[in-house]
Formats: sequence, structure tokens, C-alpha cells
Amino acid sequence: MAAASDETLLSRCEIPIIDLAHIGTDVCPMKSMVRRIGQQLFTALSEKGLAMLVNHGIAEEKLKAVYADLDNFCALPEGSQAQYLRNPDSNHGYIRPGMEQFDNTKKELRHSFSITTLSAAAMPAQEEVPEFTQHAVPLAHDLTNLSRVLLQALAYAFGVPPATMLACHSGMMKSDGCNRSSMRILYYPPVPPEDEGPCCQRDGEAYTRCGAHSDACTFTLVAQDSEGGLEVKLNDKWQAVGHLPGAILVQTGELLASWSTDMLPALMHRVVVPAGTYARARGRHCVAFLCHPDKDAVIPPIAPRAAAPPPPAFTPHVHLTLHHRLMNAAHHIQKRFRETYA
Ligand SMILES: O=C(O)CCC(=O)C(=O)O
Ligand SMILES: [Fe+2]
Repeated sequence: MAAASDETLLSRCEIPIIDLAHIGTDVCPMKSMVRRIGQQLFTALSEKGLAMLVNHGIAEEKLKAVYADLDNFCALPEGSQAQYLRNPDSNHGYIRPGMEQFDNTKKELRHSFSITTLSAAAMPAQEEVPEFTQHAVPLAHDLTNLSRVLLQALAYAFGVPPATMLACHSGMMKSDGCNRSSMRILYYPPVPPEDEGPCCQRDGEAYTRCGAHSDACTFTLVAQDSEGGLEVKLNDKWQAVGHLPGAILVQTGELLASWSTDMLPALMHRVVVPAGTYARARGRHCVAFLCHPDKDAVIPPIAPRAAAPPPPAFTPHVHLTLHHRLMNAAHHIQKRFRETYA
């Protein structure tokens, strides 16, 4: 069931909004700002599992360009698309509607191009989608750099050296197979699909856009072109998020939840078929950047610095447990892939 009213977390002012203006760059961050943002991020993720980032420096035009490229890719004949289908080993490539299911009770209407390597050879060819590579690669770098800023901010809040946190995520988008980070470009087509006749209330029962799940990563950055049905589970209730033009959402993933022993719980989320005819007929675009640690990373135990309640005592036993979980992060992700892909 979709969230009951037209109200959203945003319209009720229940989403923390974090302003990244003046934070500097990932290589030259402004320390005092990074510390402050670390505390804001920690509070937001521990209380809500998400925050909206504004003044993050990623121009809307860059997002619009990749949305248009995915539209052009989706318009190619199936035979052309087939050359780029997702490779299960690298997790790179095109995922047709129905190939990736988070919830097996409804058909998930979603096209996704998942980018894990920035090599031009792995992208749609110039003659098929002319500027796919030129648009996707810089955006992937921007989202990597934004993730590196947030990792440093979180490190301060956890009392971990920022360099350590960065070192554990050093392979993001390096295309060498040592890190599972991915940039997913997503298109949710109108509901029902154009070849299935007019829209009716029952479409929400047969179809969904993205089934309920949490992400098997450190955190996810989400940019979206419209509200289009994004919901999160808070206090056991599904709640519509709402859309703040230009903002990028950050959501806690399962690995951050594990390392923080659930001080920052993983956020369950989904995208439902919106109730209004106009929103259903419009389709929705989104970019989700899943920030993963390196496959061989060992993250030190983390505890909040100045947050209440007081940090749990990390005994050697807890350290061992965290270390053990971390060593199994790669296995955890493999298991999730087996459950999700047809
Ligand atoms: O479209 C969205 O907002 C969510 C996408 C998502 O959850 C995912 O790709 O993991
Ligand atoms: Fe997700």
C-alpha cells in the first residue's frame, strides 16, 4: 500500500536538509565544515536513515543529460540493447524491466544502466547513444568525490581518522574490479506500459516501480527528477519522501549499519506507482550512486564522538565481530545479487 496521504516527509519538514556550501573539495576539505557536517549527517542518519544534501556542487544539467541518454538507450532496438546487458561478474550493464526484482509479488517496471567501470568500451557505442560516455563518466567522478567528502565527514563523527575511511573506499570507480561501487541510471516508465491501454486504479496492484529493499553498501546518493513515488520506512510506516529540486538524498546502507552496530540503521526504501494519473503517466528518472568499500577493506570499529547516547564500549569481542562482518561483506553482496537478479 502506498503512503496514505499527499503529505510527504519533506512537506512536514521531517527530512534533515544539510547544506554543503563551503565544505571544499574531497582533496581539500574545509576541516571545520566537514566536522560540523559530520555531526549533522550522523544525527540525520541515526534518527531518519536519510538526509537531503543541498549546495553539493553537482549541476542539474549533468543529471538531465544522463537521463536523456538513458531515454535514448531505451529507445534502441532490443538487439542493440542486448550487447550491453548486465554482466553478473562485474555488475555492469543494462537491466531490462523484470530482470531485477526486489519484490517478487509485482512486476517491477524499471530500466537501469548500472555503471561499475568507466571504460568507454563498456558504454553504449557513440553511434548508438552519442554522448553516453561523455556525460556518464564526469557524473560518476562527481558522485565519487561527493561520497569521499561524506566519508570524511562521517569519519569525524565516528572518531575514525578520515584518511582511514577514505583508504577503505579507495577503489571507487577505478574500474579495476576491487570495489563494487556503482552508478545506476534509472528510468521508470509510465504506468501502465504504453502498449497496455489506459491507466486504471488496479495498475498499482499489478506493477510497482521498485520493490522494498535496503542497499548492500556503505551509503547511497540518490538524485531524482520528480517525486514519483519514492517512499522510506520509518517507525514501521511507509512514508513518501517528497521532492526538493536539485537536492541529493543520502541513505544509510547495510554496511554502514553493520559497522556502526546499528547506530545508523539501514534505510528500507521503495518506489511505488504514484496515485495521480499525471504522475503515473510521466515516468521518473533517477541516479543512484551506491558507495561501497574496497573488497579487502577492514574498517575500524566506529563510535560517535559527541553524540548522545554515549558510545557503546567496543570490547575486543565487538571488534572481532565487526572484523568478521567486514570480512564477509563481499559474500553478503554476492548473496544479495543472487536474490535480486533473474
Ligand atoms: O529510484 C529510486 O529512487 C531508488 C532506486 C534504488 O533504490 C536503487 O537503485 O537501489
Ligand atoms: Fe536502493
